[in-house]
Amino acid sequence: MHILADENMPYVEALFGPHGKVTRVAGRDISADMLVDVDVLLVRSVTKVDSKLLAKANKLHFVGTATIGTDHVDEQLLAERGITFTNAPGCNAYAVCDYVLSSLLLVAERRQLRLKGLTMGVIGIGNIGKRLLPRLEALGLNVLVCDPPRAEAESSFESTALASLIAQSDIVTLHVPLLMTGRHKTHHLIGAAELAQLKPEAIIINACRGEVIDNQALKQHLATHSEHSVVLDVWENEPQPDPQLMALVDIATPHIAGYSQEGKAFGTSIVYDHWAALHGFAKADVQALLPTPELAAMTVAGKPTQGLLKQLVHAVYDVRNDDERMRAVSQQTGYFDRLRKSYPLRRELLSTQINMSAGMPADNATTLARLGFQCSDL
Ligand SMILES: NC(=O)C1=CN([C@@H]2O[C@H](COP(=O)(O)OP(=O)(O)OC[C@H]3O[C@@H](n4cnc5c(N)ncnc54)[C@H](O)[C@@H]3O)[C@@H](O)[C@H]2O)C=CC1
Ligand SMILES: O=C(O)C(=O)[C@H](O)COP(=O)(O)O
Repeated sequence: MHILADENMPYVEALFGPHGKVTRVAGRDISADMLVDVDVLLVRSVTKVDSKLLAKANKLHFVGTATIGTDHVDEQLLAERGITFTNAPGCNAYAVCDYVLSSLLLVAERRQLRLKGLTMGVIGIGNIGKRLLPRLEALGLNVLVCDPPRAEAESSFESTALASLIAQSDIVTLHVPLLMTGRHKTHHLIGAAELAQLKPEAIIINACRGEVIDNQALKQHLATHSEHSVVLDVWENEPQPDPQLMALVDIATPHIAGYSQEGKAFGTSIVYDHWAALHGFAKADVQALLPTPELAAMTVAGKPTQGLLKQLVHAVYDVRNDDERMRAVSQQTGYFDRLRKSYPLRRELLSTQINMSAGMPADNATTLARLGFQCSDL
């Protein structure tokens, strides 16, 4: 069995290694010639899996992407050729929640904003969106949701219309797949018209796909609306984002919102479990693969004010470091992929246990647990 895997997927040797020969390649360099004798192809978001790539892949029976996003994969082609395909739903949902929380708390600090009582609109209530809701409520935000496909599928799900959500929200965050066509198309979901409807001083966060916001329209908008704060993890034309747009946004990161150790490990293990089930092998034990977190526990004394919550979140993950690293090297050729390849080890809030000091009200533990920490008092 020959398994070809993106070099940025951890634990492939540990999981797939016992079943065959593993070859590693940079995701953007995987080519048709490399797939001639390959049985299993394991990719991340940067490899376009299409008819050109699969032109000589006559032995290929399985393609797995260690991502939730599938916009880089021609799933219809794989089905037509009888090649089993899976993505990794939910693998990095907690990591993206941590990214959104850290960004929100950082922008609020810089702008001296009290988040409690503000309204936050979440667009896309899937693996990430649904986990984000209790976290935002723990910060005292009122939450509006927009997910028309879910509203169609579930009669009890109430979706606010996009225009109405934008007009009412102090903060808007995007968690939709990139869909180029169809009734629920998300390509340029946010364009000049939507930007014009934002509340004065609104904050907008995009950690889904760059193409969901029209980047040229955003650049033009920000040139005359510097009162808006923008957080971008994803960009049109990756790995070469527009430097002028980067200069205008408040937080800029190189598509790493999902890059926790857990997120990457689950990406590989979910794909492995799918493949293993086809062959009757046991599931992966991800917790056994993950090292002990550096910050396994923290003790908290005091009320969970916005300041304390920011301190706790940033003790585990502080987006400021990713923003600074990106801006420091953004003049260099190839910096975007280099930052992603050499990304520092990062754990999720869920990997840190909070111990409440004696006499703390139970409500405090509930707030911290809703934010995503493990809490000893619950
Ligand atoms: N920056 C990063 O590192 C990461 C980016 N992503 C991106 O975020 C996206 C969302 O991730 P998950 O929540 O895990 O995916 P998911 O597939 O679980 O959820 C997506 C949700 O968006 C909804 N949706 C689809 N079209 C919509 C529309 N037109 N308007 C509103 N809602 C719509 C779907 O009904 C679904 O509930 C992924 O597709 C991926 O592109 C995901 C993980 C990491
Ligand atoms: O899961 C997704 O979808 C993502 O966007 C990934 O976190 C992105 O990681 P790469 O596949 O680009 O390494």
